[in-house]
Amino acid sequence: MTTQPSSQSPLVIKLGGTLLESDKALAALFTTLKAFFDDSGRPLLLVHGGGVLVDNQLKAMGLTSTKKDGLRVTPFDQIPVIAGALAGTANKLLLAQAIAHGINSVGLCLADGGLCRVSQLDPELGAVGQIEGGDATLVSTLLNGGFLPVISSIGITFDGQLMNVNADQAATAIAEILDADLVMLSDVSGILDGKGQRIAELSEADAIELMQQNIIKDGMAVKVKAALKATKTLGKPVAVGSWRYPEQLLSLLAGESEHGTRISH
Ligand SMILES: Nc1ncnc2c1ncn2[C@@H]1O[C@H](COP(=O)(O)OP(=O)(O)O)[C@@H](O)[C@H]1O
Ligand SMILES: CC(=O)N[C@@H](CCC(=O)OP(=O)(O)O)C(=O)O
Repeated sequence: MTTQPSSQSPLVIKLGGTLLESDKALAALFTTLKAFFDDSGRPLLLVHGGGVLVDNQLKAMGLTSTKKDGLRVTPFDQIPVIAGALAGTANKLLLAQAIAHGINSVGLCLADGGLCRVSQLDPELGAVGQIEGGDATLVSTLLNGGFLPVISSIGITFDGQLMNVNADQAATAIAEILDADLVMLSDVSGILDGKGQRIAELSEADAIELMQQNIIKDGMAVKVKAALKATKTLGKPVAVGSWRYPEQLLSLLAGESEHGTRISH
């Protein structure tokens, strides 16, 4: 792990899906991340979801939850529980993995150091936030110090309201704030076409068509829309792949195209 400022652009890795439910998958992923971190010397950040942990926690409390266009409707009285699952349990499970694999990391949420400015997205969704820009100072300082920031998608508005932000939108916004490369790891091998085959390269026009045909839908449509926006701001593709196959991860992280889906505009 380097403690010198790196001349390489940072890499944001978004972690989501059912990963957080599997200690085995987490251990395999962090073994790979540690090797990548040490070998590449690249400044790395993890941005994570944990929707599955939120589902489990709400269910255990006898609460129900719905999604609208892939985003969780978040009643204001549920945000303490949701923040607990995402900024608490999910964030600290990942920090624990990082520590167990010898990676010096810092757990954050979107509000720490003013990283992301968040406002309410849509009154119908309740305490759901959208990111309107931010400040890279704290995270850049951590990266220059050789730390791995592990960032949950809980934000706080300027007047102090906790907000639930979709983690794909959080990851793309953070990549934009840092001018970083972005790899989004999910449960699937990539974005799939109407026959269930992995799409290696996805253009904006194809993405729009597949969303209109409801072949890219739900959480994947949220991911693709966020990624398309980021490809334009960043001027480089965004990769979507799986955390399931650590042996494929190194090539995905290195920007090679044999695995996952590369989204470009
Ligand atoms: N065309 C598609 N290709 C792959 N996955 C899709 C597609 N359309 C919908 N999905 C669904 O989107 C899910 C990934 O989105 P989501 O659950 O939000 O992921 P994450 O939790 O990793 O952000 C997949 O597990 C799959 O069920
Ligand atoms: C507003 C909104 O939808 N927030 C998400 C945040 C977590 C998330 O995005 O988790 P994954 O990346 O694991 O799907 C939610 O509550 O599920």
